[in-house]
Amino acid sequence: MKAIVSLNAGSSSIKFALFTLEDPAAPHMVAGGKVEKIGISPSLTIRAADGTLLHQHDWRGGERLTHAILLEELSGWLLGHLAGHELVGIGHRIVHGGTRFAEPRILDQTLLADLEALCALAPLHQPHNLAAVRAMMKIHPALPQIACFDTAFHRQMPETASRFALPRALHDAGIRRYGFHGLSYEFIARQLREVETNLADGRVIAAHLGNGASLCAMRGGRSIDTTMGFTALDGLMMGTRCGTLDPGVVLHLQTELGMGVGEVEELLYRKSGLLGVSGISSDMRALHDAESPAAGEAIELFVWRAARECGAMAASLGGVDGVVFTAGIGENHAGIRRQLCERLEWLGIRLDQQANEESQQIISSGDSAVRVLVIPTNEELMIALHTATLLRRLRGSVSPQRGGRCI
Ligand SMILES: Nc1ncnc2c1ncn2[C@@H]1O[C@H](COP(=O)(O)OP(=O)(O)O)[C@@H](O)[C@H]1O
Ligand SMILES: CC(=O)OP(=O)(O)O
Ligand SMILES: [Mg+2]
Repeated sequence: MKAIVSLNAGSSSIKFALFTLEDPAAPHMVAGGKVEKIGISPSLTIRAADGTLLHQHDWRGGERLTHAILLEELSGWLLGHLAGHELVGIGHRIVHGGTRFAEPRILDQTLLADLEALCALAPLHQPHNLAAVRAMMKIHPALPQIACFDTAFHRQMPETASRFALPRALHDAGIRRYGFHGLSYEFIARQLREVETNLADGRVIAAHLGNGASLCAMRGGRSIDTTMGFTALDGLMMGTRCGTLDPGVVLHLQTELGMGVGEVEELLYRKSGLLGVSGISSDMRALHDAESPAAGEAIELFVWRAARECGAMAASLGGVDGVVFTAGIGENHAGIRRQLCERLEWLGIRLDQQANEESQQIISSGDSAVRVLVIPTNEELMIALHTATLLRRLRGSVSPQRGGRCI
């Protein structure tokens, strides 16, 4: 049986899934898993599609283990467990596509070099994304690898939403809002078509609340605004990222406090957010369990900032018909959802408390003016769908980069 693998290197996690292609247009997941808490205490869990635990490993004292080392562990397991399947392609989440790349593309050395140039715009992601591609190219030099861009879903955003109030020449040079978590939002839009047809055509705020966090204002399943910008640093407060910040602070850090570019990058990307404010952890579960008042303050700021940005998305949409929670915090943390929805009661949101505690699919009450849903995201499936589609398009044709049949 032909099979493809999806790889999704996030800031604190590497997620992956193995799909078979009985129907080439509908990848079927057979196993998947994730290494999470990278940089804190990494742990690997792999499950079959029915939830059966296949493999589990915790790295004690593993806070220094890099994405690259963990990826090696993971791919070792994966390649050893293909169970007779013929691997015909690997799809990768590539966080930044810049102005030039939106459609899924076959990766080769030229594309890798172009994407390498965007590493400075996504330092927590792009280097790991590209390292995963290189690692796989080493093991499987002839296997097609496909780049699926996190920025692609926001490509259709109205010009006004993508423009910063900077001189025109800078916009033309690519300094604009790109938006991220696009594979996740694309999946949410697709799921809404299946589970809530009315909402799929309506005005929806999708809240991807994970270690990286953002909001997307969707109308009719398309992005019309989003909180992340030129980089994945903008918008909401995150695990280690500050989110939207007065740019004057950056100037002050450099001119008055004498910080270099590298130090400022380290501060804003890796030492701020939940970690910086709490002084304890970037992980919401750890803060939830911590007794310290600083942990409580960090959580309160996270919720307040998210509510404030929801107001901005509501204004962009001209009203809200639905809110969808997704990603690690959005899918699992009933307390954060409740606190955020309480702050959004002015929009007409009413929660069904029990449904929320149980993380049911619909968590709004019958009298709520806004439908509130929890939809577990599946970036790996979107990657698999894009990969399978591109491989089908290429089937039978000679791949210019590899000089052989793709599948
Ligand atoms: N069961 C849970 N309850 C509360 N928070 C959770 C739970 N599971 C994951 N999280 C939180 O989700 C965040 C990680 O989200 P995730 O979407 O997996 O991250 P990434 O952005 O790396 O893909 C962490 O802050 C983690 O604490
Ligand atoms: C773009 C981004 O922040 O991704 P992640 O949530 O995987 O860190
Ligand atoms: Mg993520």
